[in-house]
Amino acid sequence: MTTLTSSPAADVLERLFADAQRTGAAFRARMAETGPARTSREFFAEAKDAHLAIRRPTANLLYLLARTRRARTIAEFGTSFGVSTLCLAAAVRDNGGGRVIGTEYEPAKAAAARATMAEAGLGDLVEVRDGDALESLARDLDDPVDLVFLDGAKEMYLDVLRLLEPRLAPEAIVVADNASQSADFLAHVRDGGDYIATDVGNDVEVALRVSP
Ligand SMILES: C[S@@+](CC[C@H](N)C(=O)[O-])C[C@H]1O[C@@H](n2cnc3c(N)ncnc32)[C@H](O)[C@@H]1O
Repeated sequence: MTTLTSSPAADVLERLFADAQRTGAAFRARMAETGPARTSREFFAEAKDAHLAIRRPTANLLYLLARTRRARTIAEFGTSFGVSTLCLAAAVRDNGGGRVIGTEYEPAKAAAARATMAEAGLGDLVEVRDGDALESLARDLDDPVDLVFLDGAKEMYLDVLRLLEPRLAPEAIVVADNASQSADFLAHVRDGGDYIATDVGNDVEVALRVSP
């Protein structure tokens, strides 16, 4: 058994996926009435009650990549209510411990994610930082980062990765959801020579940092 597939984390994850489906449907119905948001900041403000969570295959992918990499320190851009955070923290638990640093600029989501991680038995491993990730990830990253997960505002993926690059451990893994929405990030990891990267399906890009 793993932390991801046993109680309490597995039960909490099931509930989060059910909540994500319900809140996603309500959000899409509201957006159909009001029209698309103009900026991503407006979009995420409108989505303050919606999980916008990763899919199940991506949840499993995050867990297995973090396990395979034996990740101890993970930085996450875009925590929401914590589906991805839970999967990453479960992997860190099964790797022997460490820290998952989440980031979320909707304060109610950040607070809910903290409570959920505690309920899942993972609260001791997770720190969810309030505010803009470009500020909250610019400080207090003492240990090298083994894995980065990008799932916040798509136009910021490259800026967040560049911010973290000086802190990356050798052979760090970078995972990006909805990667096709971030052309400059894709060009950086595919063509820059510092990563080996590939699309693994479901619009998820996985990159291995190969430069020192
Ligand atoms: C797609 S959702 C994340 C879903 C989450 N990874 C999961 O699996 O449940 C994106 C989240 O990123 C947050 N976000 C977007 N841009 C951000 C930023 N610049 N700094 C911090 N949080 C941000 C949004 O408020 C939103 O909750």
